[in-house]
Amino acid sequence: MWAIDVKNLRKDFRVQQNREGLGGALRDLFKREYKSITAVNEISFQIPRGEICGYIGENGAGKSTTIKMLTGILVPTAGEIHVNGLVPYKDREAFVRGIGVVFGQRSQLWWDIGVIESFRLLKRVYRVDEQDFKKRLDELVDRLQLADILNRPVRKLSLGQRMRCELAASLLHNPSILFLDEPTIGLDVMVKAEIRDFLKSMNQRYETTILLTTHDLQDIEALCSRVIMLDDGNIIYDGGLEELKARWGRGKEIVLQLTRPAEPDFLSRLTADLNVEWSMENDLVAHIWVPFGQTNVSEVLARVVGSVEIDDIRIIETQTDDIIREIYKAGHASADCSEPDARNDPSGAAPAQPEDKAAGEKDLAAVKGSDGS
Ligand SMILES: Nc1ncnc2c1ncn2[C@@H]1O[C@H](COP(=O)(O)OP(=O)(O)OP(=O)(O)O)[C@@H](O)[C@H]1O
Repeated sequence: MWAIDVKNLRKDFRVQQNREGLGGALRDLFKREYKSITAVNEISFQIPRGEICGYIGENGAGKSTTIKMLTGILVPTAGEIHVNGLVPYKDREAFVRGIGVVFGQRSQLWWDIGVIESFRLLKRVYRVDEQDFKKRLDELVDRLQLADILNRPVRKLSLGQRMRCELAASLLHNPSILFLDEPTIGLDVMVKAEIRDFLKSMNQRYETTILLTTHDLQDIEALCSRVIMLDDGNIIYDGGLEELKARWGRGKEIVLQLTRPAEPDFLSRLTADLNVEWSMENDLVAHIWVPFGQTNVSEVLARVVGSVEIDDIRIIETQTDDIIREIYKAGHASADCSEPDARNDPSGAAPAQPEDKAAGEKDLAAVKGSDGS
């Protein structure tokens, strides 16, 4: 049984349309006009138990709407959802006992009472017995370092402290699935790192399945082996993070700090039979662009080292952020794109450099065309 099983899930919202100008406003008063927007458009995916899956997309892509349907807050317009084998909006009581939810922008704790009191109320909501509660609480207090803040009211906590308490609250009843909607939003780097470590350890220890929406790609890098990418209500990528990088990272750049100036022609002759491109930043700094999948960095270095005196070498890889930004822009990324050469410029011209945004877009457009979408 899948932890999360979604088939052809769709959510339409009916939104009021405002007509222009004063006349329009008056007409709106007497006869409202509505239009339907599709926030989630017939998506399907399955998540096995114990997986941490990143659910990403630009603002308005449909992430929160999906999470709300998966947690039973919204009823789908069409399609099927099973979470822990249950239909979220139907089997409410049994369902909520098996899931934990954290919305980074909203609190599930009572604002004016001590944190521990909120925990006790949640214990009754989820009907956790005293012994289990105590054991679980002790572990969460220890791992999230809550001992000093347990008696403080939530309104007096810092955002980082509150988020640690939210996580504890969502896990008190030992759910097997955790939904996290922007859990690290607004937190400083240290707290983000602590929360990522904590989530990782919970996943390893209890095989907790985690579905995580975030705009922070470092959350994804640190936690997720799989990403589902949404654009305008449609899934545009579902696959491994490494696969995404390998397929879409366009290559690596080697930066050489030379001891003495060297002639550009001499340098490019060293790698004449390799598909790389040289450029000079100045007399003493040379860049070599090594496109992905055709030449490897060690081959290039073997040609250069020994023929040129080098003070320093740096290797720059395309960042996941850059890759994902490019895919959002193109609105498409096929995980099983069958044409391995699709990343190359079909004209056979030099491959795009990472800084060369216009060329990058052209590259992605070529892939878009090549699999018939
Ligand atoms: N209750 C609602 N009524 C009408 N439209 C809605 C409602 N909730 C969401 N939408 C619309 O559905 C679309 C998807 O919104 P959703 O909040 O799911 O996006 P998101 O990917 O979570 O965005 P963000 O990253 O900004 O949170 C948007 O166009 C949004 O305006």
